Amino acid sequence: MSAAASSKLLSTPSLRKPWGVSLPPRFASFPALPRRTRRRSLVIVLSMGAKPTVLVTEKLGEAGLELLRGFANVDCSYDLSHEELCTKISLCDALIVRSGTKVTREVFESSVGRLKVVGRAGVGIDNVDLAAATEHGCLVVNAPTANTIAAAEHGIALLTAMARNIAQASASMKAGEWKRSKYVGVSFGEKTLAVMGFGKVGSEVARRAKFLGMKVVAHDPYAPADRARAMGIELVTFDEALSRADFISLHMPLTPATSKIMNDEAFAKMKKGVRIVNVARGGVIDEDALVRALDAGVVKQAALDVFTEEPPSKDSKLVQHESVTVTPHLGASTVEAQEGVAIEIVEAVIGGLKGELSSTAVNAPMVPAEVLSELAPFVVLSEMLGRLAVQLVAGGSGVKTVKVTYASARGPDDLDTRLLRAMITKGLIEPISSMFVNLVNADVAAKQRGLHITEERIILGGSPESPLEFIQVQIANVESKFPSAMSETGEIKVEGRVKDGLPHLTKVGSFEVDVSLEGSLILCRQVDQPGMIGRVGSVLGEENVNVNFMSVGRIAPRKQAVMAIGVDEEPTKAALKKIGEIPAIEEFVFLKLLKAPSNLFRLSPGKDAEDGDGEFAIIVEQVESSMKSFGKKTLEELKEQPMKRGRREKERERALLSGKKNRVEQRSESQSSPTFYHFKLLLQFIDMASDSKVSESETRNADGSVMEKRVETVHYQSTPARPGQTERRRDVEVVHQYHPSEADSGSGAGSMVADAAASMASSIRSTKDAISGKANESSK
Ligand SMILES: NC(=O)C1=CN([C@@H]2O[C@H](COP(=O)(O)OP(=O)(O)OC[C@H]3O[C@@H](n4cnc5c(N)ncnc54)[C@H](O)[C@@H]3O)[C@@H](O)[C@H]2O)C=CC1
Ligand SMILES: O=C(O)C(=O)COP(=O)(O)O
Repeated sequence: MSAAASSKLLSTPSLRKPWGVSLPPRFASFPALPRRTRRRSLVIVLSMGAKPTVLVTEKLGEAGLELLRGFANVDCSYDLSHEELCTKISLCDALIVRSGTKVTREVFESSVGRLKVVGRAGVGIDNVDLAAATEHGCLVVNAPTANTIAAAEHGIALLTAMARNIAQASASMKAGEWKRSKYVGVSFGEKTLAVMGFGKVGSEVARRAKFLGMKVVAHDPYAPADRARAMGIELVTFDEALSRADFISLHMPLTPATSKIMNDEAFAKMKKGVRIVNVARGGVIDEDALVRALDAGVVKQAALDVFTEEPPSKDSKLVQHESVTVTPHLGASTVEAQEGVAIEIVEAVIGGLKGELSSTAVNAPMVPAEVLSELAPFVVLSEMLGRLAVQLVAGGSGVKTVKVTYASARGPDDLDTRLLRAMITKGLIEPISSMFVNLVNADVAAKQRGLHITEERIILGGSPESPLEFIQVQIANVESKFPSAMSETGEIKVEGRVKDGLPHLTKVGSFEVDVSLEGSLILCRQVDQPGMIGRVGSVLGEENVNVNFMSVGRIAPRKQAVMAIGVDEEPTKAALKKIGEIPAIEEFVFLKLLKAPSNLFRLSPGKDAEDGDGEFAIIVEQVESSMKSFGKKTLEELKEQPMKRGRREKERERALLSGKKNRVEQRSESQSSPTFYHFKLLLQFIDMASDSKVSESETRNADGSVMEKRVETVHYQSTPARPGQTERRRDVEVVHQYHPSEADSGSGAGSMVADAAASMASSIRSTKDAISGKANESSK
């Protein structure tokens, strides 16, 4: 197996850039979040060996296409009909469009869940049905900045061309005429320009118009007055802008509120002889009303780059009007802007496919990298709590009223709960439905299922080192399979905290417990008495089920107690029955958490689109260069290399060991230079890969067909934060899991289950061999 091919399978959330945190490029494939490396699980997510497919339906700059080809199979199919687009889309993971492609609800429906990202290579997203995208969990990103200058320059070009009749005079001269008096223009000096929409393009137009000697006013209900003031531009009302302007330039987006905002009524408020430029969207003008205003002389001239229908009909009165200058939507069409837009959109689409949160996401919250990095363990905790809570409901489907409480010592504005709420929603919905929930569609998914989630903040005293102290999820108006999970007030209640970087369940009903949320969980209620741990433990031991954590929460000695047992493997039904039959156990429940905690931003249920190429190469390169720089011949020698630690590393290590880290340290860690710390992570990875074992298992339906297939790696992880210490841990993770709903979704995923699982198992094995082989080779 080639290095490149094997590398695709090394796509672990912890080994690539999780949460969009930026690492130095050399370490792009190393963990950004190994703060608590001890017991941190490494999850390998299958990429099914395939590159994602990206459909590009309109001309895109070559530099962007080149970048895209390095990551995906790129299908450039221009001039597709709507039907052709709907047919093709079911084979595509992402779609890149400009303004000419209508991405309608039908397109999302036709994609049958495969389309994960729509990239709009430009600003206006009025051609994308955002509501449909959101409902389908499809991320929409745009390229909001790269064509600003081009659009502003085109606005100014139209303004000046219009004022001096350039287009008309040029056409006349080419027709053999020489008419100097017919094309007398107007000057800008002392004239007032009203910029409608004082955003990126509008303000650049305003800046340029001032240099032309114009007085500039602007109307924008949402623009900050101080920004306008700083530019010496007066912000005025809509009516005032219309009544004062000699020239009007339109720069607002097309939305239901701005549709046909320039209508008969608006034209009636304008000065007679006003001149209008539109490089925004045709739809902001009522085009019939404009023709009337032109014919009546209210509007003296218009210069239009955009039209309600594009292209407009050949006999459009507006296009043919002698006083109108037209261009075919050329605002963004400069060489520079198109290269910039292409790169901007391709980067956003690749990020989206990798599951990173893009800063240009249109239908998902933008969360700064350092906030994401800090919230990451709470994001996992949130999903786990949602999963636990819903599995405690008897029947499961009647969940309607959920209350989430976030307790924090930080100020109320210092916590973005959208991510956490989305993950709790995911945890609540996914175990009991075939829906796939992500950050994009979480709120919509909750609404569709009639799930009402309320959020409450508790502000605690004390030091706000951590963003959150605990998260509590309560489900009201339901019964529980495990009645002890009910609070005094009659809701199912689970509470969790992050300890040592890992999610812990700390309360069930009114019982305090403390169990790390890894693997799965058995909750038992019994009368507190000696020997209970041993009895349950031995049933599990006989079944070869590894207990990873255990805690007992009791009201008082020898009274009621709840025992929480974390298990790596799922016990058989017989083992669970045996536990239930232990006389002192009064109630118990088995809760499945095994599905690897998902990357919230992963946009697809079953697979992660991955860069892949390069991760393996980077690891090998790191091994090679480290050997060289330390003058070592073998991997073993390299591992023994005593590391000199600087003050920063020592501090970081201390923080790691004490489990304490402040935000500044966490931030600096994610941006830190290649040091001792990274090197140790590299060694840790090699250890993990070379010790890992792979096992496959499957669950079958009654008819013998595969219902669920899993591949698990068991690996040993040393503790790089404690040099010289040999303690090793065993971690088990399900690395891939199919749900029956996917298998019979008809999308072809089901038929790939067996192949995918087998290919991953063999790839992990060969990757392991390849790493040690390559490292040893390089030492020769
Ligand atoms: N002709 C072309 O090739 C291009 C056209 N455009 C169009 O220009 C528009 C503006 O682009 P940017 O400046 O980059 O966007 P932007 O988002 O930076 O600015 C739009 C501004 O319009 C304001 N606005 C919203 N509703 C308004 C209303 N009712 N009245 C007045 N202002 C309102 C917003 O507050 C915002 O400040 C885009 O939406 C797009 O449709 C953009 C680039 C190229
Ligand atoms: O960015 C915008 O909003 C534009 O209107 C540019 O459109 P285009 O990409 O040139 O079709």
